Amino acid sequence: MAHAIILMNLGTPAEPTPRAVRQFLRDFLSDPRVVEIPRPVWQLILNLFVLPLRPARIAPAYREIWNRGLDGEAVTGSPITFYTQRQVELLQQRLDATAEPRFPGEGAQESGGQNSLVAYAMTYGAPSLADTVARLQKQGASRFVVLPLYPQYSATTTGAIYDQVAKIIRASRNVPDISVVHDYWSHPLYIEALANSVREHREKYGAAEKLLMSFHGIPKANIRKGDPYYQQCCGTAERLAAALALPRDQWEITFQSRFGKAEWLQPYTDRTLVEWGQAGVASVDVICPAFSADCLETLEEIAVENRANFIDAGGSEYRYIPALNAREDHLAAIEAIVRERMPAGFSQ
Ligand SMILES: C=CC1=C(C)c2cc3[nH]c(cc4nc(cc5[nH]c(cc1n2)c(C)c5CCC(=O)O)C(CCC(=O)O)=C4C)c(C)c3C=C
Ligand SMILES: [Fe+2]
Ligand SMILES: [Fe+2]
Repeated sequence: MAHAIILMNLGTPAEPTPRAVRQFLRDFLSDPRVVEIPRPVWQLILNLFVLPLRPARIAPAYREIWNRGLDGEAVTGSPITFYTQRQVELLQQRLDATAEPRFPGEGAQESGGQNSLVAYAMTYGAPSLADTVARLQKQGASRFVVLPLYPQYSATTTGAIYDQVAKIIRASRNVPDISVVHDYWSHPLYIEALANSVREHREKYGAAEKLLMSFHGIPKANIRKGDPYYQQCCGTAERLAAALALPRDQWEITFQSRFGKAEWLQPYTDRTLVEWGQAGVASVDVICPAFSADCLETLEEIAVENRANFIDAGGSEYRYIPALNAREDHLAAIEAIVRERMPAGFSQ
């Protein structure tokens, strides 16, 4: 066993309770990569306002999505963890299927051949990257590919993962061989998987008047300071529209999940949907290309809250296109991205 692949996502509370949400938010929102307000000021705001108030407000939303998938799909626990675990299982199967057996006629598993180990870790909450790397090392892994499941790089997400890798490296005498995927927004198989998901959705339900591509937002100031996220989101949207041959007036890019008082990337998803409903747009399909797994921000904020924004403003048909989750074409993209990081001639 030599190579290990670690799929990473943001994380989620251990339970949909205010206590567990508080614990998760403390970990997440204390990271200086996520909130760049000077530490003493932010610690005061976090401890006086955010952590005492937000968990009670957000826990019911987590309860709504817990154990629930779209279209009656059997999901257990928090959807982001459920789908990440499915991605691990399916990637493991794909890599095992092509692992080279040690002796002719033997499967890689039976022969103890050089097949890769796939695991996942969460930036916040459990399992942590440090624990996952230590566990895989005990199992014999010496080379690691870390794939942050964020197609578009942002310092707030992928940057935070690089920090955690750096911390592991600093604490090691024999530094592990770790490769981190920076971004994959322009990978043709990722764009193809997104386009397939839109096409299949349209075959099932018909095409809406507009396709709204809603990305998780970040503060606008981060872009001015050099974060390439906005550019990569726009690039993703343009490539997806081109793959679908959509005329420019049939799609729009927006940003969701605003947090705090600062200005975030615009146009905002919620405002756009209200404006469209008021302007007489009757039907909308919404896709969230920055989310590789369905989670609170898609299943609640997009599929429930923003549906209400659009319908209450006068719209009539609103359909959310699920994240790529455990789709075969998504796993094909993930496999290709990971393989590009595995040295040629190295048996997995
Ligand atoms: C405080 C600022 C935040 C930044 C910057 C931010 C960037 C960012 N986040 C994601 C992906 C996800 N975020 C999720 C939840 C979530 N995000 C924030 C705040 C920021 N995100 C909060 C406070 C929360 C928790 C919920 C809430 O209290 O509103 C999730 C879902 C996790 C789950 O449990 O389902 C994801 C995924 C990206 C991609 C991103 C920047 C590009
Ligand atoms: Fe977020
Ligand atoms: Fe949200």
